[in-house]
Amino acid sequence: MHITVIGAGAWGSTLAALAAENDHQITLWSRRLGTPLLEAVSQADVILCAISMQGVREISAQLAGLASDVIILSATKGLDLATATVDTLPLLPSQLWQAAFPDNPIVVLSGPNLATEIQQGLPAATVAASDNLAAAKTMQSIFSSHRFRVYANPDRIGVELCGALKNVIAIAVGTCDGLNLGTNAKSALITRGLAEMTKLGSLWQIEFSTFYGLAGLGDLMATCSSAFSRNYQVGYALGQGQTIEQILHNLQGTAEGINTTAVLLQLANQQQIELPIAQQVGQLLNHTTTPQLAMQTLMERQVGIEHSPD
Ligand SMILES: NC(=O)C1=CN([C@@H]2O[C@H](COP(=O)(O)OP(=O)(O)OC[C@H]3O[C@@H](n4cnc5c(N)ncnc54)[C@H](OP(=O)(O)O)[C@@H]3O)[C@@H](O)[C@H]2O)C=CC1
Ligand SMILES: O=C(CO)COP(=O)(O)O
Repeated sequence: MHITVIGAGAWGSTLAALAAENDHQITLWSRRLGTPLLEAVSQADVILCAISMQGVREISAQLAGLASDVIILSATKGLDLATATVDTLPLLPSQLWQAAFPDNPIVVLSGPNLATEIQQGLPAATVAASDNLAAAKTMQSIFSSHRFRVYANPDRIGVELCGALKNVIAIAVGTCDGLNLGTNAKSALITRGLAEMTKLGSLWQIEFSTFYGLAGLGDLMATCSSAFSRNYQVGYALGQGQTIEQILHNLQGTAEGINTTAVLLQLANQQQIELPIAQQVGQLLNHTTTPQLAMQTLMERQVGIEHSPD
């Protein structure tokens, strides 16, 4: 098949290499390369978008006239700030694609997939999620190999939401590690982070099982435990006392959790819900707390019942 990969960053290049290993034809497009976007997609059977969240709306609007059988595969992990209004939930990247191309099959690729490890040839598994199961299975066959195992899943929105939310928790966990607070604290934060993710998921009416799958718990574990994760790196450096400006100056690549935190704070405000971890991460990023105080605030919240919805 002919696959046009939009975005030649860490993830786009890695996915392009996986498909090329399976003998698919690849066109890699990046805004830096100068090829017109419409020319790059003219032969595509599949358009794989692996750019940062901030570019998805603009790029999807630039594409036009796609045949309705072209499969759009979204690999971005984020939420759209512009669409978080009082009455609507923020849109996910695949929903921006669906709005631009209502007749095309849309698939989301998400899972514990640190690009650096996959580039090193290490094994990984992921999820191709779509309400169009045939399209998800096509993605399975394009990307699966002895070192990359792709599961199909019908819960596109749930899988995609997990990928966006875990980045915020990874910033918090990185901060905890940067402060050297130990394994017990880290485990508690990951577990309560998963609870916060599922609480948010109820707004989208996401099945619990998705949160305990590869795109949920799996990706949360990967992102919260690897120094390759940019979101973890941001948190770790905050915990070590750096400012967000210093961190972003040195960071290689995109840490989507920063933007996603801003979306979640807006959502918490609109929906009048408490998101203890995201709110502390937001304050850290906005310079209104310190790492030590953020962790202390989480520890000193009123004690409650473990599986209560609050
Ligand atoms: N790296 C990883 O391990 C994984 C990343 N992801 C997700 O994939 C997405 C991309 O991440 P990653 O590749 O690592 O990030 P990088 O920072 O390495 O690359 C980002 C890419 O997005 C492009 N881009 C950013 N803004 C725009 C825009 N407005 N218009 C067009 N292109 C734009 C960049 O283009 P340019 O180079 O011109 O700036 C670049 O190609 C993120 O949502 C991330 O969460 C998902 C799974 C794994
Ligand atoms: O999504 C990822 C791993 O699955 C990559 O995480 P980072 O964006 O934090 O590097």
